Amino acid sequence: MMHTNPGYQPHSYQGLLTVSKRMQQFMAKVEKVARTNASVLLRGETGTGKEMVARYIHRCSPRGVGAFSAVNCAALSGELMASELFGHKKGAFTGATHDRRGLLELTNGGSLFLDEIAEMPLDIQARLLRVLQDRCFTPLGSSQLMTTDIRLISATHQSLRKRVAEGAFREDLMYRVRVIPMFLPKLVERGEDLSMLIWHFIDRFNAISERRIESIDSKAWNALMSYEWPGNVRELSNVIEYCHAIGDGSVLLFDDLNPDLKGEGPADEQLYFDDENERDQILELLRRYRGRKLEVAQKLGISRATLWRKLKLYGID
Ligand SMILES: Nc1ncnc2c1ncn2[C@@H]1O[C@H](COP(=O)(O)OP(=O)(O)OP(=O)(O)O)[C@@H](O)[C@H]1O
Repeated sequence: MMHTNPGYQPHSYQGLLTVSKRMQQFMAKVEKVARTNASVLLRGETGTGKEMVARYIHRCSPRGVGAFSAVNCAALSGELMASELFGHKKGAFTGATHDRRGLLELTNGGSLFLDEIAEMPLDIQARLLRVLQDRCFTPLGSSQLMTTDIRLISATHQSLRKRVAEGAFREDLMYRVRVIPMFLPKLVERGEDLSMLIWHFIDRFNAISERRIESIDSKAWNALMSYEWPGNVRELSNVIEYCHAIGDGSVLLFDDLNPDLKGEGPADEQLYFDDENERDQILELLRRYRGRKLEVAQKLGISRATLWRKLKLYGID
């Protein structure tokens, strides 16, 4: 049996598509919360759309005309993150050759999105707490007290309470950032969203390539339907892009699917790390861990900051 596009008419929340009741209820709550000024903490697995929701909250809020800035706390070293958020004076640290305005200043009147907030270093947590309590901060290397009015939207895939118990997250900050906690359901918990998004991404890749997929054979369909989707919507988009590129003709076949979907994921072979294939190894691990840099760094036995530098070095986005 072949599966064809039943012609879904999804709701679109500025590009966040869904046909699921549960998601529509979630988004109704999001719209309500957006009208307030409260700090929101978005919980959800990687690729569930936390950043999209954060942008949507901003756009629907009274601050929607103001700036929206996003910082990934897992991707920056402590010093870079501090300088990104608070700004710095020329000479504040080695490499600070110019004054730089921080996002707290640039986002004044807007919303600041802190992704992977559970990974924020403790010293920056202390500074952020002050911003949330007193609305003021001092740029690195400066003695000038600045004020700012930002709305905080944060996201995490791990429990902040657990991070507090581990001594890695300040309890006082936890209460400030998760005034309104919101849990984004996993892709597999969104009913027909999986099928709808499969066709959505097929249409998208049909539109930009020579190949036009019009149907999916039942073996491939069953594999798509029974997979867990740990990387959620991002992984789905990648998988469809992969099969679109790898196969031919108007039918998506089981053979076109990538190894994860076919249940033949790569063996956990011993890793060795040398300069020549370093870039390829990093790319492969990013794919295997679905972009979770912390796990990639752990696998390679290097720090997150080192991994970040290597990504920059090799031009990996
Ligand atoms: N419901 C949706 N409809 C269409 N595209 C979506 C939807 N949800 C997510 N996406 C797409 O999937 C990708 C991942 O979304 P996003 O970056 O918002 O996820 P995230 O939860 O913030 O991920 P991470 O935790 O890894 O940072 C993006 O390219 C986004 O456009």
